[in-house]
Amino acid sequence: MILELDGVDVTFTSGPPWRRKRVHAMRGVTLGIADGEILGLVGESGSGKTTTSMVALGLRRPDGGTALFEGRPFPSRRKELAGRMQAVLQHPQWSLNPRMRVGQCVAEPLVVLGGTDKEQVPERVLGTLDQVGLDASFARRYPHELSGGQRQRVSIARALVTRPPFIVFDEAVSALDVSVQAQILNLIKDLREEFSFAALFISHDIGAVRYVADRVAVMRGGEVVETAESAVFFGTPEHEYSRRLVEAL
Ligand SMILES: Nc1ncnc2c1ncn2[C@@H]1O[C@H](COP(=O)(O)OP(=O)(O)OP(=O)(O)O)[C@@H](O)[C@H]1O
Repeated sequence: MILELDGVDVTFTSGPPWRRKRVHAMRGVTLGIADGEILGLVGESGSGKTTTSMVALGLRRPDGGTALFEGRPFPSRRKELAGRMQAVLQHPQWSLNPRMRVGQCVAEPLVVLGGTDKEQVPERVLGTLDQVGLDASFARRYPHELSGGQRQRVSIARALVTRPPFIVFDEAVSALDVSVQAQILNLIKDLREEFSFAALFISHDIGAVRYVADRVAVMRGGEVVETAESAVFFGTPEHEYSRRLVEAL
């Protein structure tokens, strides 16, 4: 297992001090992702998907339960995870520095990680751009000079460049046009074949999840209400709520 969440609770408090509100964003969430597996996580807005991704990335410590990455608790210094996990977010501009050329954006995680010969970095960057369907000329361009789909390809290249065994895709295709969504989903599938990374693929779009995920987990009100192999889930979902999701598809 690359990621194991066991009974994870996360609680947020919000509102002014005289009207504090506690929100249980995750309640007893138990999920596992095997090496090379894509787990799709679906659920309506506010069901706890993004909080789950934060825990999976080690950006938020559970208030209860345990979270293990590669069989070990998350290190207190996230830097120790450098190169081992990456995230692709809904809006590529969240992870792409507008003042950096595409080549630098993609090179950055590799440089931070260290261990790659300086002379080899450009070759690795161009190779990774090629793997996401962008030719070498893109390396010199700035993120704002690209289309939404191209920008998302750059984010994927940046996520992939250190060859991480685990990638979180959080609503990675949600902001794209439908035709571009299909291209990016195909790209994710192809890259997984090639590099066999494991992934947590979060989307409120159950059609997208059906297309890429090996297994599906459904969240509702901070809880996982069903987990099943995709083939089983999309054939005969067990939970009433899941059934409604699949019927809506
Ligand atoms: N930093 C925070 N402070 C207070 N409450 C929060 C915080 N982050 C999330 N929440 C609350 O936790 C619950 C779960 O939120 P989360 O963002 O994980 O859901 P989600 O399924 O990702 O929703 P969406 O698809 O809209 O992003 C929501 O009720 C949300 O309002």
